[in-house]
Amino acid sequence: MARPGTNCPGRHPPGPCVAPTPISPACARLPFRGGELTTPAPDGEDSTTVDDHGAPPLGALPQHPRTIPPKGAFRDFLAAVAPHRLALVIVAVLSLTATVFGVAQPLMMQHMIDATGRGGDNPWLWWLVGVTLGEALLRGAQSYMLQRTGEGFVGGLRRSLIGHLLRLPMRDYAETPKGEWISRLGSDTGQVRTIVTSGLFELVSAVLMFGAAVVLMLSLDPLLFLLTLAGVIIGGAGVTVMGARMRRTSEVTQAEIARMTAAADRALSSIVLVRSSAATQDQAEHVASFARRAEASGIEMARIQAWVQPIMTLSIQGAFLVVLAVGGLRVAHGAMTVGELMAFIMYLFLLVMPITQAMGAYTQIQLGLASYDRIRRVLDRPVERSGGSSEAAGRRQSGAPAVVVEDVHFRYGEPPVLRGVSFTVPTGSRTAIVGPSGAGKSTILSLLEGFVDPDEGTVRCLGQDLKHADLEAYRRQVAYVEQGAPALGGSLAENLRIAAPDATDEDLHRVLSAVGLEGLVARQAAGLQLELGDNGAALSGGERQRLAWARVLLQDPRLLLFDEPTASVDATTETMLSEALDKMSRGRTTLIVAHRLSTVVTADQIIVLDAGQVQDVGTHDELVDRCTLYRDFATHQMLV
Ligand SMILES: Nc1ncnc2c1ncn2[C@@H]1O[C@H](COP(=O)(O)OP(=O)(O)OP(=O)(O)O)[C@@H](O)[C@H]1O
Repeated sequence: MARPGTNCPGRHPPGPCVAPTPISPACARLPFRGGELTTPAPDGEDSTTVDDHGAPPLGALPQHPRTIPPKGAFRDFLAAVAPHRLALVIVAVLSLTATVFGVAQPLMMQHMIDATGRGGDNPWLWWLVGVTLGEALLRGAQSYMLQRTGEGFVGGLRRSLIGHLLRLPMRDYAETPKGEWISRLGSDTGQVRTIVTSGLFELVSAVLMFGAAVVLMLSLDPLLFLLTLAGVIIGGAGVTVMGARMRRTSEVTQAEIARMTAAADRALSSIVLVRSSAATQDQAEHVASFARRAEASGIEMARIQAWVQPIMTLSIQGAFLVVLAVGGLRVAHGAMTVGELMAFIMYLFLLVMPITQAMGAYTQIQLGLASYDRIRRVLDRPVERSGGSSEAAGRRQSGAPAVVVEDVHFRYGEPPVLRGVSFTVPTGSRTAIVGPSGAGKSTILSLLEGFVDPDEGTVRCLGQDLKHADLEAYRRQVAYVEQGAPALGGSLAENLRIAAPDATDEDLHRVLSAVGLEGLVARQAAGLQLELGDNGAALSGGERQRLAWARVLLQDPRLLLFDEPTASVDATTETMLSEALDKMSRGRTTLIVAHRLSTVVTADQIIVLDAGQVQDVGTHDELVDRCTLYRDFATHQMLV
């Protein structure tokens, strides 16, 4: 994997093999680095990128999420929920019936009061009890159906998203901060869920409720209705003005919270770098600065709400008092009955409630649609190709090379990383690639794994052109041990079975002992269930590396790709691993990228790569004789 600033153009004189020159500090930084995240530094600042071995780079903070959905998002959303339309129709029927029951209650109340005044039988009381109960039950059923549908819809969305996120081309992971992908899966899907579970239906039922209340109030007493309307308009205008400010402030609060979370995530995931750089206080301040801004805009929100509350209360109370006073007079003059007045007052509250409900629902829908749009943009991204030809190696001519790289050119950006690289790896041989840092060695392994495609030229492995190969099937025959040998969070057994799900406990013990890790299992009560922590943090670098080797032993691959396989082990372990490698590579094709030449001096061939070009190919002895760059390496490592 890449190290910082090692692709400086013009760093080496062109031409044949020459000694490595020091790294230029002015080297350009590129936005994509294999398997690691880098984001452009803010203007005027230098960005930092470090390999998997060391501390990860502290990425720039993601932009705060848009809260306004683009045009067409609602249409797309409706198309996506279409498979759930039967459930939604049932919910709509339940909701409509519950609303009818709801708006019927004041009318029944009116009849009940008037009938009580007249004396005699009063069946309206029972009607009222029945309708109130009925509404409660219908609302319960509606809520259950809605939650169920929401969960079903979002569950499906999450499943597609997970499948998609894990199949994106490798470059995509480097271009976008991981937190971004994760927030699509977490907060965005949650936000989308609220469109289904509350937003849409609250809006619809608020509109229905409002419309019904208006019609019934008008039919009960048009004069009182006009007075009420005046109060509602005054209150509504105030709330609308304040609502716009609330929305803007809420966006700011959300943005600050998102920045705070991203900054905390960035600092926590680079905690070793932060602590060792004595930057804890700075980072804490940095995260706290977003928290302070979120707090300030939260307080601003409280200030606005402090205005909204009295406006709402005054307009509702005012309308209520006016209705009570004018209504009382009209009752006294016989223009309306007491029951009608009571019913009218109940409708007054039914009229106001939906206004606030609709405003909240509208905001929820907007936020949900913006989230849905972000999810859709991930789902629209092409994934790494699957399928293709899975030509079995059996179809290859016997004796054909396992790997043929022909005139490959590749670039992440500028400058190109590989320039006309060609080499072959005979089947069953052990080949090493050596060269200065940044020469393009790990990039070659990425090409051989099919993580990236060459811009020009061809890469044929195990008899297939990787551009057209079924990568999943191909990778089952290839073991790749990354630089730094990262481990998966989880147990030791899970880490081993990732490549061989059917391996028995005996198999696991066998490979662990082959790489000298049996002591680790024996020492721990948890045995194979030993938890390795985040990224295998509970293991030393050397143990992680040996674990990666144990995984390879389980996998039984035909092609072995190693990137710096002994970078973090001591001399004794290196000797032990070399023996294991000898056993492992017997009958298999092995390609090793190494800085430590002691690992590769016995290789059948060594490819010397410099500045993206093959400088020479030969055995250790041949290269010591004729390649200046290789001889310098060997001399520095006291191998000549
Ligand atoms: N994902 C990436 N995005 C952009 N540039 C990259 C990326 N990965 C590697 N590079 C650049 O490509 C060049 C070759 O990197 P590569 O990791 O292949 O070198 P290497 O020879 O393996 O180096 P090392 O020995 O330090 O691991 C480097 O200049 C590096 O900065």
